[in-house]
Amino acid sequence: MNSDSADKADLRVLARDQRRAFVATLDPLAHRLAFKVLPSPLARRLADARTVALYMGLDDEAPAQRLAAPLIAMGKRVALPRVLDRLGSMDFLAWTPDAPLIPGPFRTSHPEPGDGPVTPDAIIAPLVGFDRALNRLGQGGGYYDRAFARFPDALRIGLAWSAQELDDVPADPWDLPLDIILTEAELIEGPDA
Ligand SMILES: Nc1nc2c(c(=O)[nH]1)N(C=O)[C@@H](CNc1ccc(C(=O)N[C@@H](CCC(=O)O)C(=O)O)cc1)CN2
Ligand SMILES: Nc1ncnc2c1ncn2[C@@H]1O[C@H](COP(=O)(O)OP(=O)(O)OP(=O)(O)O)[C@@H](O)[C@H]1O
Repeated sequence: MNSDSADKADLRVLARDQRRAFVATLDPLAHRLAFKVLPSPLARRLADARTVALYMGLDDEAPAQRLAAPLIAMGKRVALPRVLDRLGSMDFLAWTPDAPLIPGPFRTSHPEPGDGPVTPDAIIAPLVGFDRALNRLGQGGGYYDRAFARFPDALRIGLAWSAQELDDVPADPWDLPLDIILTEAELIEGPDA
């Protein structure tokens, strides 16, 4: 346990509450249209990416799977994470929206292994909370921290509802900040954009 892990646990409760309240009161049409289009500044940042990892949104998470269609239309290969164990390991498998998904741990689902794991050039990550400095608060399993460490050249993109913003997310030594955060309302980019 790290010194601020209690802070992180409290912040997860807060951010999940804010997310639940926001999604519950969101206009159904606004929900249906959110995250279906790739904003052009983000499309530009993805120009050189061949493989982009998405995730299947669970519950109130921002539905990243909706970006599969615009990404494929741009000629990208889309991938989804496969949880390999309950200790924090995952890899990425290529996927198209018409391909079946296999149930995995933690209610996740992943594609059939096909030709095996792929290397993502950009990772679109789920998050519980974020701050303006592009710090990411995840579920606490360290899955994405490890994936970011394993693929250090991959562009790190967080997807969230705007209500998941927190004043300050404490960063542990292993936490790598995001490069970009996309919400239903705005695109937040780091200093070296
Ligand atoms: N949609 C989605 N896919 C994802 C993640 C995610 O956050 N969202 N992950 C991000 O890392 C990885 C899977 N890790 C996860 C870790 C914990 C829980 C979760 O719901 N944990 C519950 C306890 C579940 C249990 O112990 O059985 C919890 O924290 O309340 C979900 C996914 C990879 N795939
Ligand atoms: N690169 C890494 N290698 C090994 N362990 C790591 C690495 N990064 C993080 N961890 C471990 O993962 C655990 C969870 O970290 P943290 O609370 O930051 O998770 P998170 O980013 O919120 O979760 P997730 O990425 O699953 O959504 C920590 O106990 C940490 O020791």
